[in-house]
Amino acid sequence: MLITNIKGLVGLHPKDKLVLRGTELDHLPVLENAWLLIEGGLIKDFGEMDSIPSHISNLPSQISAKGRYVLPSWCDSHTHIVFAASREEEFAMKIQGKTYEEIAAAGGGILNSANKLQKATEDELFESAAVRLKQMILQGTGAVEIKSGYGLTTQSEIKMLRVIRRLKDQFPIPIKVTFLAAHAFPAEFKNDHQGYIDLIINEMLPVIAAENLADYIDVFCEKGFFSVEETDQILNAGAKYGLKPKIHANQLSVSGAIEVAVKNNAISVDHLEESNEETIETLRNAGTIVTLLPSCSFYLGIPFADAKSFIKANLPVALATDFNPGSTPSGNMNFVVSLGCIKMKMFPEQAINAATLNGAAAMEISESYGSIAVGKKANLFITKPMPSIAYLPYSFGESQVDTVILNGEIYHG
Ligand SMILES: N=CN[C@@H](CCC(=O)O)C(=O)O
Ligand SMILES: [Zn+2]
Repeated sequence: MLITNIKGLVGLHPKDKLVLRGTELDHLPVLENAWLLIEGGLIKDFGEMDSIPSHISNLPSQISAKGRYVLPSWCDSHTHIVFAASREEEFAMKIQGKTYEEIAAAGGGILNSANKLQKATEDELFESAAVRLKQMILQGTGAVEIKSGYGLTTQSEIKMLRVIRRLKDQFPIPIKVTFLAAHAFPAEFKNDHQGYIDLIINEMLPVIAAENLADYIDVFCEKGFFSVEETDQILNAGAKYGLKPKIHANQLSVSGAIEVAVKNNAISVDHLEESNEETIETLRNAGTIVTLLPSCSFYLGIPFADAKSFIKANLPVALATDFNPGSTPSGNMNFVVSLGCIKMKMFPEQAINAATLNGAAAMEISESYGSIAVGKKANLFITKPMPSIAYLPYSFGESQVDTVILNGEIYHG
């Protein structure tokens, strides 16, 4: 496949650039008036139209992208897209002013989703998650991480992970899997935290390892959920099976989650709506990626993470959706990128880098995804005609994604 007359070929980072820290995020390399050649699902070559070699310009299978940009697919490194039912009954409670914690305490929240998921079949869960994933791909997402965490029993956590495995087998994009049984304490363990942690460690983890069902381990380390000590215990146990941590940290309070995550060599710390100087100091010399989820802040009405301070401190910032039925019922990365700019004051270049190469880095796939470089996977999208690249986040709420290409082939859904 040859794409010609591209107004701007975006995200041309060198192939060995695997993550962007601090001011590196400011630079989004773009080649104007370009062509791009794809072969065998990989990016084969690119260049300027003015100097396109004749043996390439004569190739039969061509798409003209006149007036349009080509970007690497969004890499959404934090989602919970396997769930049994939406939770719009909590929507009115939110509008009345109830907080996330109050809704959870009233029987809503994660336990509400767990109740519903426990009753759903694997097929039902697969069907509904597949519809969500297809929609996300059509909005430009070309790599995704998916968490368990609405099972909260051995049987249902494994059921969720098997659903994710089926998605992995049937969709043409890379999917990373995160085990999140430590999402909330089931009601029957409300006063026996260690009992549930023992279940995770002694019963769930061995099955997950034996069936190779997960890449990462996650804990919702937060007041009212899992304490720092409980998190440490679970991460240690996960490490014995080779599961690296990706942590829900500092969503509702500064909790010590960052410190325990860094201590356990977390790949990423996610959320950070609440942070302080210490948070930044702890992260400064760690390799941990800071994954921010602005559509969660938007939906819950909680503070937006301080992206600018993280970037100023030379940290690698990624953007992801957090698609889930409770705090973020949306998997639209275009909206995330807009919010990154509008609410977190990231420049379009920073937000696009954070949603592509750094998202890929937060899933440890940035050697093959997240930028346009010879030899990388041809997962990308062609925009509608746009006056500039900044128009993409500027025109919030409207998808500029026109044609999705995965492994070098047009994806129709
Ligand atoms: N905070 C924990 N987990 C999800 C919300 C889960 C839910 O409310 O169902 C999040 O990332 O926001
Ligand atoms: Zn989440």
